[in-house]
Amino acid sequence: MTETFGARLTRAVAARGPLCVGIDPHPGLLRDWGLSADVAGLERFALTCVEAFGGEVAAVKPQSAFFEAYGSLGVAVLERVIADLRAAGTLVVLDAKRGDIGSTMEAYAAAYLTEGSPLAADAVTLSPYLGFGSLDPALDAAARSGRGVFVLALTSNKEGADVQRATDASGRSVAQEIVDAAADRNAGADPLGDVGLVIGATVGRTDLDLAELNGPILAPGFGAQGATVADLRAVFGPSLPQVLPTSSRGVLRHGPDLATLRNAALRTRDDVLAAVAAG
Ligand SMILES: O=C(O)c1cc(=O)[nH]c(=O)n1[C@@H]1O[C@H](COP(=O)(O)O)[C@@H](O)[C@H]1O
Repeated sequence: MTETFGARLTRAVAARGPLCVGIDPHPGLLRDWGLSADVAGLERFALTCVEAFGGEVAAVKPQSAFFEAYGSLGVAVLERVIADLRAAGTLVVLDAKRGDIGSTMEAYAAAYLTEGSPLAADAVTLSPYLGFGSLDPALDAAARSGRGVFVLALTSNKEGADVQRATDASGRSVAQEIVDAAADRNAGADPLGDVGLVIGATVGRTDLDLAELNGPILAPGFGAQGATVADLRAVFGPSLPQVLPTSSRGVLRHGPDLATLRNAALRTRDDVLAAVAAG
């Protein structure tokens, strides 16, 4: 039987610590690394990241937008990044934030969550704002193939709160509805379900009840957006062991030297480990 994503992630974090490093090839970062802001620069940047982080950290999150910006050649680089990281034994969370009507979600599921697709990662980020149920085809495909999803709940940007913290007549927030829907999907999974959430490390008090989630929490906003290890403890409290903080620019700015880049990732990982241990 295929090992579940929840089990694979738990194993990866136990072996390599709780950190996901983002590959976000901003044109400005390419220039800082002495590279041209074109497909050749993108490829050099991305493959340096693969070499620095592959087999070193639990997970890596390529941001699809920065590859799509270069058209089909950029997407080809993304395909190679996914394949090489997976071959190195590092989990790939593809950041694509997809969300659409169910029949179209089938096609996204075929692209990102189905064995044999050139863009199939270990997990993909999804947006639930066409209704959590519209994501079912992706959640089902993930479960079938030992993959996972991370569904946006409380995002790290300040504009997210208007929508995500809005409440219904009973006082339950939109974000809590998403938490509860993910918890239903994860019920009974051991050690952890495959339906993760995205909750920014920058959000302050979440006002969320995460006790029944039984799934991983991807926490962006750590590093360049200002969140610190102290924020991780304050925001997530007892749920901290389920949290996978993710940092892109905070690590990437240490390139292009391979050893310096890798060490920046490992230092960040060690800081998070210390926070979890102290929690
Ligand atoms: O899903 C995400 O990863 C995500 C959700 C969120 O709430 N906030 C957020 O910043 N992200 C992504 O996480 C990355 C953050 O990058 P840095 O700010 O450079 O660490 C970007 O790729 C964002 O698109």
